[in-house]
Amino acid sequence: MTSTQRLPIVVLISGRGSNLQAILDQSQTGQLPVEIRAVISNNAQAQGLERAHRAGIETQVLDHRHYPNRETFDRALMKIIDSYTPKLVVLAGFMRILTSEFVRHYQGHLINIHPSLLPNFPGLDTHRRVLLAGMREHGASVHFVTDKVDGGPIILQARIPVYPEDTAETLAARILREEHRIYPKAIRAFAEKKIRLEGEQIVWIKPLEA
Ligand SMILES: Nc1nc2c(c(=O)[nH]1)N[C@@H](CN(C=O)c1ccc(C(=O)N[C@@H](CCC(=O)O)C(=O)O)cc1)CN2
Ligand SMILES: NCC(=O)N[C@@H]1O[C@H](COP(=O)([O-])[O-])[C@@H](O)[C@H]1O
Repeated sequence: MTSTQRLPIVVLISGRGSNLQAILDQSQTGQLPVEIRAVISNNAQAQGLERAHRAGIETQVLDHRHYPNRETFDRALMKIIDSYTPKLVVLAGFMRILTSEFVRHYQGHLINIHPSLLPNFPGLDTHRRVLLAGMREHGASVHFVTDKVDGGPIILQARIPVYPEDTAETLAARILREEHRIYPKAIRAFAEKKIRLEGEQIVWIKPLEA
């Protein structure tokens, strides 16, 4: 597969980077037609940075604590991202809420994976909240990023049962496996132009099975 056929992407992380690893792995085997131009983290200690280094991918660290406010951090982040001219920005465990200016700049080319069956359980600490709510099922969602945090149009979801013996840790482990399956699938759909965002609506060129 030539580089001209691969979708140029930048991946934003904050921590472990297991979703980054899933994308990396499928990119390296050719299953996922993307070219990861850079991995950018707001956390210098993010384990995902080591994953990128091992794969020979350029990394950048931009610590949000070094900026007076969210707006100046996001503008600095946009400047770095745009230097790589990606066609898609992939949030993979990126733990900062992004400003309207950032979202507008990348609207339709900015996606996220969230560990719940959106629109239920937006925000943080979803596994524990799902257990506390006594839910019988849980899941993960890939969505376009909009101003409404975790409220953007949903691209793909995966569902798992919640067992009586489940803990937040066992749920997190099973959800991560599903994330690693659906995130590359959703990115591939975007790369192959099977989906696009029009306003707040997702236009499917061909339905995707989860
Ligand atoms: N404008 C948007 N920004 C972000 C979205 C989005 O849909 N719209 N998705 C999130 C990802 N996310 C959950 O999937 C999420 C990440 C972080 C937070 C949050 O409350 N962050 C705090 C800091 C938390 C920390 O540093 O540990 C904050 O930014 O103040 C909520 C949801 C990514 N951004
Ligand atoms: N609200 C954002 C959020 O909670 N994202 C979640 O953080 C984890 C990152 O794991 P990873 O760094 O190993 O990909 C993933 O479970 C992802 O869904």
